[in-house]
Amino acid sequence: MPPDRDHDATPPVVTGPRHLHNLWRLRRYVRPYLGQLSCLLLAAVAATAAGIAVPMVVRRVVDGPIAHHEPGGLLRLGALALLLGLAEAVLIFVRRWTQSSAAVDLEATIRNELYAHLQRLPVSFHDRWQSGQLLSRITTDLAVIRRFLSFGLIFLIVNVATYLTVVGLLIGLHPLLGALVAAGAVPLFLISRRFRRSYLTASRRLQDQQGDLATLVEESAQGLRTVKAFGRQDEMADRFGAGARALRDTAVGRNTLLARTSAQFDLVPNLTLAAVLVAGAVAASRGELTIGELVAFVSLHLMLIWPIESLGWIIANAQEAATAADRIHEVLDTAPAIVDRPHATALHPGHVGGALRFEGVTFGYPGNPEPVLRGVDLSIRPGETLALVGVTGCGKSTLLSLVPRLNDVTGGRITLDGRDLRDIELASLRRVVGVAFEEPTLFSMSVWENLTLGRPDATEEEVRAALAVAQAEFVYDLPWGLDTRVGEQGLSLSGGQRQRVALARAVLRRPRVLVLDDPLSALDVHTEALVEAALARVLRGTTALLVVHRPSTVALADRVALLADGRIAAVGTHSELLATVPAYRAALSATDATATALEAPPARSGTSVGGVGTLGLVSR
Ligand SMILES: Nc1ncnc2c1ncn2[C@@H]1O[C@H](COP(=O)(O)OP(=O)(O)OP(=O)(O)O)[C@@H](O)[C@H]1O
Repeated sequence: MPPDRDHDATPPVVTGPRHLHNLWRLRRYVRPYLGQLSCLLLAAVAATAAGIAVPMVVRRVVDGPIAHHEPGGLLRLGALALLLGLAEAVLIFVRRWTQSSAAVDLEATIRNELYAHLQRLPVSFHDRWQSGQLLSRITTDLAVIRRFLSFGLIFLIVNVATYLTVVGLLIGLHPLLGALVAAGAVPLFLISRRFRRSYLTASRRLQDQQGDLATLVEESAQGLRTVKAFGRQDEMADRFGAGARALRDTAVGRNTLLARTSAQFDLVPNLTLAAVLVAGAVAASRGELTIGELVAFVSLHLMLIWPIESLGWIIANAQEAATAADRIHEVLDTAPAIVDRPHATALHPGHVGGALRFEGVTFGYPGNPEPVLRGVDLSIRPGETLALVGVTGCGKSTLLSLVPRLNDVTGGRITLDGRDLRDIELASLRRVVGVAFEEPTLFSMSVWENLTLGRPDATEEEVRAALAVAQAEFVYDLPWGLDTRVGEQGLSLSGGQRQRVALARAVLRRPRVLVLDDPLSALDVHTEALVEAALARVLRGTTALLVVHRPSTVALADRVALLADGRIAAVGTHSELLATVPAYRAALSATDATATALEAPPARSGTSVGGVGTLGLVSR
């Protein structure tokens, strides 16, 4: 549970215009909504203009009908003020209505693209990144960006336009007093500059800590059984408490910063208002301003208070959005490492012979100086079943992962019917390679959906046959049969049941090449024998590469390869290697039980199930 793994992947906080670069890059998502956004901006600006016009009407009312006692003029101007008020209300409605649909659509578009990109990224990326960090990016960060595009950015533009218009009108009414109000921009600029820097650091920390906490919750939910079994609830609660406290402290610090700065922002227009009231009264008494102009001046000045007060919130929102854009681009900028080569062509399942060849294959995990595989040479004939044996951690699963290109070789090559796997279109390669892992992943969907993941068009008969091969007919006895929803990660099933469903899923694809990573390890010996017998019958002619630990299973393969020190140390039949390669014996006889099993023929080897003995795989 390394809490800081993600931080290795995140660059340090950048301030200044470069920091806004990633936010600016999001403009390509905004483009389709430019019409809507322009309409929304126009409505916002027009509503503000209508609001600004009201004090100017008031000025005319005071200096005209009121000063000259003309009730007729009062009615006309009153009606105009009413119209302006109505127009403002309608425009605000249009703005809100447009902004909600555009922003939500835009958020959905970015979210879909981010998700699709995550799917394209290689397994090694997901090994490195905490899932909570990805989760917080795809949920919280995108919501922050939506808020900015629909509120922050619009108000930033509207408020700046309001500020400039009002200050221009104030200067027009009384240049000196107007200049006094305009001078308030200097402290505002200084306060906002300082605020931007400190808020940025706090908001990045907060967003990262949210990701860390999400990871912690996800890990403890997934590992709940282990946590409970080891009685570590208190320790986990302490870890969560520490993370939550750190998050709270950062949030409080960030909010205090915002509150302090907002108070400073508030102070500026209120101080200038006090100065304007005093100086305005003096100017009016000297006849430099009419009463109507003074009323208009003060009313207009009051209109500046909200744009200035909201400045703190808008800057905060922009900083959070910029941070969110950074975090999102950290993912989007990661290029999918496993992609089609420029001239890759598709495989047609009907034309695949199934000759699989490893030629001088080397592989090392990113960031690991020592390669796991150091020149693997291995050839599997079409339709042959080859078992891979080796001590734990020697790289068997790693080697298997190279066949469906979950990882790519770092040296050498793997060929299928003589074609480098990298010259085959990835999607078509994965259609002909069936995979079942030792730790099967089932999704929180129905059994049927899990089974047909790779074959959505499978018929009921095909599903039934695949379930029979994997001895997984138990699914028909689940409360709702194949419609039963398995819990998250399939945890409502036993380990052996999950393995069998995953095997049925792999078989259902009718793969030309089958890669099985010890997929029967959780089965009892009897069920394993039944599965192997059925597998042998159904998959005759399929090239199979199996990682196996049980000697009984090894004996069923056509040939066996011993993986040691990152190379294939020996290849041959089980009995040949047993007789001539001590390392093979050692790899298999890790336990006394294994040794016993080796000496005596496996009890079930003579078992004939449905007319097909477990030796069916050998005899092919
Ligand atoms: N995602 C990964 N990132 C970095 N190193 C890894 C990763 N997966 C495996 N390794 C390392 O690669 C080596 C080979 O692991 P692998 O899982 O292939 O072994 P294995 O032979 O299948 O083991 P076992 O029999 O226990 O399943 C190990 O040293 C392991 O620590």
